Amino acid sequence: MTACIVGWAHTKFGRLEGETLESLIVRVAADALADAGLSPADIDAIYIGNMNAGFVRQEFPSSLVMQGSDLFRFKPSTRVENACATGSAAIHQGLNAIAARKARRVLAIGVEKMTEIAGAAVGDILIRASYLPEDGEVEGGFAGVFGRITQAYFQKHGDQSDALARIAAKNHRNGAVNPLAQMQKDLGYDFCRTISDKNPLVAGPLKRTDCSLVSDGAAAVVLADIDTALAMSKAVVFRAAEQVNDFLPMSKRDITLFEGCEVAWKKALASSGLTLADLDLVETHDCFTSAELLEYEAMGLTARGDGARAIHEGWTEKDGRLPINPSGGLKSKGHPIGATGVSMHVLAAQQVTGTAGGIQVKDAKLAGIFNMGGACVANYVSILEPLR
Ligand SMILES: CC(=O)CC(=O)SCCNC(=O)CCNC(=O)[C@H](O)C(C)(C)COP(=O)(O)OP(=O)(O)OC[C@H]1O[C@@H](n2cnc3c(N)ncnc32)[C@H](O)[C@@H]1OP(=O)(O)O
Repeated sequence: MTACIVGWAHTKFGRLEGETLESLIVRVAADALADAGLSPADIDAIYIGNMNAGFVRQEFPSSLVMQGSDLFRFKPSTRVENACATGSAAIHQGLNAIAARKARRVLAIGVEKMTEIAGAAVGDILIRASYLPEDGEVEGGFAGVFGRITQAYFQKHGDQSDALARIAAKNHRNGAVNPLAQMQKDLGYDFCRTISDKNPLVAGPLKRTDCSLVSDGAAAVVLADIDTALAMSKAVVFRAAEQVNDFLPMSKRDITLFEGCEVAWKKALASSGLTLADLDLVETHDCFTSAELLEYEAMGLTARGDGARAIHEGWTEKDGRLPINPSGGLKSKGHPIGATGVSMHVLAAQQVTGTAGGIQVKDAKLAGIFNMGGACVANYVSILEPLR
């Protein structure tokens, strides 16, 4: 790959009262540029990942960045959308612009403001944006879709509720020490395993603790070509950046296989000349705990049907053989749709530069990222390492 991340910024995720899309965009843009030691004038192109589709009444965010600095005026700025992989889509557009030599320095921002409307309305928007009615009516927003996927997996491989509770407990434990996380609370395995007033069933076998959060937040990265990056104080290089899209209707595929995820990982590992065992950590798309479980299998960590082994034997814990979601993941860090993919890249960049604070994985040098849109429809894998 020919591009690097040379600066980054990340707001805290959560219910951010008083913040708007504009204020979030302006803040992370300024912070990421300051982190890179650059001015808005140095930026050749801007990509803003924002799903929106009705969360707030602002569906044209591409030029909001100019509210922060007149120096952005007359720069090309484009909104990018690819469901829950919108953030990675923005980064990939930046990488493509650099690869095509249309830009040397790109600002890629991910942003979402979801908490202004009621939870049920959020679910309706997510379903409208990334699910086909021909797959049948589904109750409960995207949790309903993943409830169905989880049931299909349980029918094939037995009830894995215990593994799901352990994944939830792991990610909440990790998120408890992440100052950027929405829910900094170690909920514990017993709470996550038990159906209760505080942890009711949401859809199929999925309890509340199996679901990611509804969140506001933003993150940004400054991307640069290698020559530019070599002169900068810090640089994290893309060893791989792959995108794979699959059929939208789930009825056209075996949804328990997450084949788009599998192919994206295979392409990323092949293009980087690495194996999964070379990686020090992975930030993966745990929109639901069952998604993380299926991703263990699709990325090749375990055989098909054996994903539970990875969590039961502690492989994916922060001190395990492949720490997965040391940030707390979407589960406890939060999932402001458009910001999620960018957030994953920021946290992975922090890990490989040894600047991840309390969530730091010891001696991390190679980090993998998997960000997906829809039910494994848009699949993005990146692999990051320090440039030097
Ligand atoms: C679409 C794509 O392209 C692919 C994807 O990524 S799909 C994923 C998209 N995102 C989603 O679908 C969001 C899923 N999550 C939700 O809809 C909601 O969090 C939920 C339905 C699971 C819970 O919402 P709710 O029942 O309205 O809970 P709410 O009333 O807000 O909060 C009640 C309590 O539960 C907690 N809580 C809420 N959501 C929680 C969650 N996901 N996990 C753990 N605790 C949660 C709250 O902190 C609160 O705790 P206190 O009582 O201690 O204050």
